[in-house]
Order: sequence, then C-alpha cells, then structure tokens
Amino acid sequence: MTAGAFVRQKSQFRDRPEGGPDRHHLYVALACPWSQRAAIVRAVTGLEIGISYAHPYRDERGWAFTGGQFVDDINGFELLQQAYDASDPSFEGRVSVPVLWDKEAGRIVNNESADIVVIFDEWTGGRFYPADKREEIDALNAWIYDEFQNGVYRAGFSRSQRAYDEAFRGVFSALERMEALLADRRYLVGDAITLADWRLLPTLLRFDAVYHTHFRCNGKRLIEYPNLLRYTRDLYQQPHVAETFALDEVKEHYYTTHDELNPKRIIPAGPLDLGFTA
Ligand SMILES: N[C@@H](CCC(=O)N[C@@H](CS)C(=O)NCC(=O)O)C(=O)O
Repeated sequence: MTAGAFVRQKSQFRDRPEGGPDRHHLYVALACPWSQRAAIVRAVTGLEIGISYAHPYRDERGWAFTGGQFVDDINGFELLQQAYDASDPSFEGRVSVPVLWDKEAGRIVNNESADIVVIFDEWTGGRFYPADKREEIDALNAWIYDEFQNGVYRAGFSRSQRAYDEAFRGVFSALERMEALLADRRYLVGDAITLADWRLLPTLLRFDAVYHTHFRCNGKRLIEYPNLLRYTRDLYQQPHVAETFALDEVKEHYYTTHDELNPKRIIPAGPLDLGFTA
C-alpha cells in the first residue's frame, strides 16, 4: 500500500437479522453517505422501520443525539457509542453509522450499509437486487466503491502527495467509466433501478458540494458530466429520495468535523445550484 494512504476500518457487525423490520431500528446520520444509502432504500421501498438521526457535527465522542430532531426515541442514547458498548463491551473501533439495531436482543445486528440495503430490499420483496442481476450489480459495486466512493475519502484523507495522486486518478477514471456506461443505459444495470444505483447515489449528490472542494477532487464537477448529471437528477427525483438528502447537514458535517482539513470551520456557501432539480 502507498505510504500515507487512508484505510477505512472494517465493519465489525455483519450479522443477519432475526425477525422482521418491526423488531429492528435504524440509526443514521443523514450527513453520512453510507447512512444515506440505508435511508434511501428504506424510503423508496416504503419499509416500516423506526429511524433515529444523529447530529451532523461529530466530535471525539463520536455521533451524538443532541436533542430536537436528533434524538433516540428507542433507547434514549445520547451517544451512539452506547449502542456499541451495549452490543460488545470490548468494542474498541470507531463508532460508525449506519447501525441496524435489534430492539429485542438489545444489540447491533449490522453496521455495514452494503449489508443493510440488501436486508431492507429482502424485507420488501427483493425488487432492487434480483437474482439474475446480482453478479452484474456486485461487479459494479466493487469498482465503484473502491475507486469512487471510498476513493474520494482516500483523496481527502491522504497523508502524502503520492497517495492523493493515486486516489484522484481512481476517482476520475471511475467517473469517466460511469459516464461512458450511462451513455446508452438509463441506470447502471439497464432500464431498471437496482441497489447498484442506490448505493452510488449518495456520493454523486455530495460530489460538487463537498468532495470537489473539501477532499480536493477538483478535476471536474459532476455537472460537467452530462450523462451522470442526467442520471443523478433522475434518481434524485424518484419519490421520497429528496427527503433523504439534507444538504445543510452534509455541508455542516464535513466542513466542521474534519479540523485537519478545514480548521476554521467555515462552510463554503456554494455551489449555488447543484442541478438536481432542473
Ligand atoms: N462500511 C461502513 C462505513 C461507515 C462509515 O465509515 N461511516 C462514517 C460516517 S460517513 C462514520 O461513522 N465514521 C465514524 C468515524 O470515523 O469516527 C458502511 O458503509 O456502512
């Protein structure tokens, strides 16, 4: 691995749920792209599962429920750390969102968005992850995550020029590849939306407002890719998707939480128009 490269910790809870959605609860922070994946699939499938939202600002104590719209009605936790402690008192990793919580067992079932979206899809009939398309969806997920979705983080958190340069190249080669793919198909796998699209969308929605600037992914903006912009707009305008995109929270989170990248915590005012509603 390149010196100075950012490495995301592995998700530590990867269980299958026991029982159905009514036994479970979802913890997210809408600022977080991996959380938004779960929030989108919950919204578009109409899944009936409770949800609690953490505040977008995260300090060294981790994600917090600070009051108002950011409360945990289920357990009354003030910090998401409490959910991790209740599940595994020896847990020493970073407290991440999203979290699928088992209310009956009083523990975290799963904290990996890639698993949670599949679970949600299964609970609602399996429309977005059909058996005959799984291989294609999984193959897309793999390079889109590595080069693009995690790539923007590797660019942003790299600690050497070389690590940054490598990540930057990956991000923009993935964007070119997606742009080409979308020249003759409406969605990644064809005419129907799949989990590959819902998993990707949160990164596209954040690209011009955050990753381009904050993470130095400034080769091009999303609005300069006609097919990707058309695609992002199409997905964004599907029923209930826009409700899961809290742009102010997204900007507040990134620009105020990462002091090493933005020590004065000034939140950029633009872009004035992201182009999602045209
Ligand atoms: N593999 C996880 C990654 C989740 C993740 O990294 N979430 C970030 C927020 S965007 C987080 O909670 N980070 C906590 C921290 O770094 O302290 C998933 O996709 O669910």
